[in-house]
This record gives sequence, structure tokens and C-alpha cells, in this order.
Amino acid sequence: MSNFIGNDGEERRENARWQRMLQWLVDEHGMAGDEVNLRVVGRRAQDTGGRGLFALKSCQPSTTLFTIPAKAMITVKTLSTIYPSKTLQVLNPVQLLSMHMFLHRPTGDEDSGDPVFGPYISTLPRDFGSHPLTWMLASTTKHALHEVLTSSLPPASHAALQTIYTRFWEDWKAVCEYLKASPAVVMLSSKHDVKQSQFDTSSRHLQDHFLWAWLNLNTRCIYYRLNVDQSAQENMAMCPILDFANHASLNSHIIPVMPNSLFSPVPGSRKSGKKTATMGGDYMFISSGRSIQEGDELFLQYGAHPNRKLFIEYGFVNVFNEGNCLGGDFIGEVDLQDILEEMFEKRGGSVGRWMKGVLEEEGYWGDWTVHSSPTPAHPSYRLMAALRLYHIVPESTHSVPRNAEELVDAWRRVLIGQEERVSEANEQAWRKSLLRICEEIIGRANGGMENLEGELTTLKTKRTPGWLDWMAGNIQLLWREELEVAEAVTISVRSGEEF
Ligand SMILES: C[S@@+](CC[C@H](N)C(=O)[O-])C[C@H]1O[C@@H](n2cnc3c(N)ncnc32)[C@H](O)[C@@H]1O
Repeated sequence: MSNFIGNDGEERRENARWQRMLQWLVDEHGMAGDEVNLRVVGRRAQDTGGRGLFALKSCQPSTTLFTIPAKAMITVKTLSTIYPSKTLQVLNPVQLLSMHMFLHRPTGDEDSGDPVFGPYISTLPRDFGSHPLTWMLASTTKHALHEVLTSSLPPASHAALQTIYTRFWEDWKAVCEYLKASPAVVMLSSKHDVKQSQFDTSSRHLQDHFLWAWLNLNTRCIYYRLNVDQSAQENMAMCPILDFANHASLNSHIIPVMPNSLFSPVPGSRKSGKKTATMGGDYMFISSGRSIQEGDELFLQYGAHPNRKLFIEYGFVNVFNEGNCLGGDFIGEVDLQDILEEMFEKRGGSVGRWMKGVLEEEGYWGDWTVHSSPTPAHPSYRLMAALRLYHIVPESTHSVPRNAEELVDAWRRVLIGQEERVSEANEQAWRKSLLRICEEIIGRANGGMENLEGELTTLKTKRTPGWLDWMAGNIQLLWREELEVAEAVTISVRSGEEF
């Protein structure tokens, strides 16, 4: 979904859908919708993405903003009353929730025909044309614009896009197979075209419906505890009203209050004292520790995600002004997976493989980053560990040394804090490597920004979507972040900072 502001007619339709959803929440689910219990409104946001959530009245810190009844949320629990129990064994929670929205995607400007969640599903964004995953799927059909955009991404963002593309396909295949084998479930769909389908995964039309559903889930679901196991996959909900809240990186105005987690005894196990948890329940959202003024946009912090994750998963980035990353005022991060992998690959065969094996064994393979903040700009501990190992033998060494175990032990002693460094020479060598890596990042970031600018000039001779400038600006910012973080780390290394 883009933050390209739609026309007045669109805005009127969106407001009407919001009103119908409120009516449904109050009439069918008993939500308290008076001005004391519902203190927010969803409407167009000028500065952030599409629509946002705004305060209807000023309020004190820690005021209840709204409470969503448990049965008004789309969850594994509420869907379990609609689908055969077998469904929950075949599909994982992401697949199940996406499938439900897929079966009831609104057609054009119409409302969703879902008899259970229709008024809520009708408020979901209709268009995800600006989302990178849409570009990735479309670029397989050689759409010039989409190809240009996906190939203009910094390597780590491109790799992250590949990963969500794979996730999407796995989920799509699972849902397609399940529906092919479950005609009775297909008949629950409120969509004529879906009911007539053969469920071929390569159908562009069906893929488009599923992409819409999957992206809605991916960009809008919230953690909601349904399982005693805090990390269980089913702990998620599509939650009306809350899902209008846009992200802010520093302050969350909205605090989710986990529903009652009452622990009750497992039947027949009183003596053993074994307990089970009754999870779920109405979901309350309160304001944070500062007061809110009427008309303020209320933000939610989606998580402390780096920009590449926000971009690939949610389709936007945290904006910063030129120089903010360099100066440490913005928390910038660069992922160096591709550069480091290449470095280890280029070490003569057996040495590279040996080092990779050691890093994997010790849990230090991958997730190598540099950061602009907190200052001084610095490499992550994992990156320092990998670079120290890289330089445990001179770069000219092409075979695994006889005293390999001894060398790795010296490296391990640094890892566990027994020693500060492997050796002075090792310390000098990895710092020098880091400077070389930063130089490479700076070079390719400058190239990436220039290249995108050139491509856009060519593209703009054709008809382009309204979100293009905004998303191109976001990609430029991803590159600028890489550039400034690398510059800042270079300054730190040159000035002899200890990390
Ligand atoms: C949970 S929804 C928020 C409501 C959404 N803006 C809407 O119109 O329905 C998440 C989506 O909103 C947009 N978004 C959220 N926070 C944003 C921000 N700070 N800047 C730009 N877009 C944002 C992104 O498109 C994201 O995928």
C-alpha cells in the first residue's frame, strides 16, 4: 500500500467503511463505542502511509483508547469455528488467516461478502502496487518498472526480498493444495471467481488475490497471545481499529495491554498442580505515558526494525535527514552478508571452508552488521568475531595450517572474554579489512544512487504510478543509510576507537 493520497471519492468510501466497521463492532460484538471508550478515529494521514489513527479528544497518559472484543479479531481461534478442524492441522496460522481473507477479498470498490468479518475486511487497503513483494512477483513477467525497482535495491534488501518471496510462495502453495483438496471449504468463499477456480498455483489472477491477503496479514497483524507458549505461531491477530496505526521508530503512543492470561488447572490434574492458561480475551489499548492532544496522529512502534526490514516487510522506511546517520543521530545499520561471504569464498578453497565451518560451529556465521548509533559508529560483535577469524592466518595462506586447533583456541579465548585480542597483528589486520569493506560499501552506494536516478529519468518518459517518486525516494534512503554508516565507521576506525 502506498502513501500516495487517493482522490476525494476514495476518501469518502474509506470513511463510510470505517463507520460501517464501527457499527458492526458495536452492534454485533458489543464493543463500547461511546466517546469515553473509543477515543480514536481512522482517517487519511498526510505525512505517513495512507490512513492513520488519530485522537478524537485530548487525553491524559495511560487512558484507555479502545478495546476490541475477542471475537471481532481474525485469529486462529475465531477461524476455528468456521473451518473444519483438519484445516488447523494442515495450514499454519499465517496460511489460515491469509486463506480466510483470500476467500473474501472485496471486489473493486464493493464491500467484502464475508458473513463473519465482512465489515472489517472491507476497511483493509485495496492496493499493494507500491509494495516490493508486488514488484518481485510482477518482475517475473518482465514488467520494466518493477524490474528496475527490484534490481535497484542494496544487496541486503534484495536478499531480504528474496526471502519473503520464498515465504509467500510456500504459503501460496500450501493454501492452493489445501483448497484443491477441500471443495467444501472453497464453497465458503463469497467470491464467484474463487468458487469457479481450479487452484493452479501459476494462475496470476489467484496469485493476485492471495498476495493481497498475505500482504494485509504481513503488514497489519499484531501479537496476540492465544497459546501458553509465548513464541507459538498462533499468537497473532488481525485486529480492527488498531491496524490503522502507523509506525513511529521512537515513541509508541499506543500500548497493547495483553488480555487476561488466567491460569486455570488442567481438568483432573488438581493434585499434580498442573495448570493450563486460558488465553485470548478482549484486547485493550491504552495511551502511553504522555498526554495526547485532540487531532494528534497516534503511532505504534512496530518493533526496533532496521530500515531494510521495514522496507521489505511493510513497504516504507524511517526517514532521516542527510547527515543524520553520519552524525549518529539516526540508528543506521548495514548488513554485510554478501561482502563477507565473498571474502570467505575467495580465501583459497580449503581455508575458506575451514573458517566457514568454525564460524558455523560457534554460531557466528552471518548476521554481520555495522551501525551508526550508539556512537561511535561501530561493527557488531559478530562482525568483529568473523573478521578476527578471517585474519587468524595471513591472507596469503592457502591451506589449513597444522596448528589450526591452537589458532582457533586463541580466537575462542577472545570470544569468551578471556583475552582482549588474538594478537596485535590480528587486531591491525581486521581493522584494515573493515576500512576496505567500508570503502566498498561507499562505492556501491554512490553507484546505486546514481544508477537509480538515471533509470528513473528514463522511466518517467512513460506513464508511471503515483507512488513511484515516494518509493524511489525510499530506495535512495536505503542507499544513503549504507553510505553514511560506512563513512561513520571509517571515521571511527581511523580515529582509533576501540569497539
Ligand atoms: C498497520 S498498517 C497502518 C495503516 C495504513 N497506513 C493504512 O492506510 O491502512 C501498516 C502500513 O502502513 C504504512 N505505514 C505505517 N507506518 C508508516 C510510516 N511511518 N511511514 C510510511 N508508511 C507507513 C505502510 O504501508 C505499512 O505497511
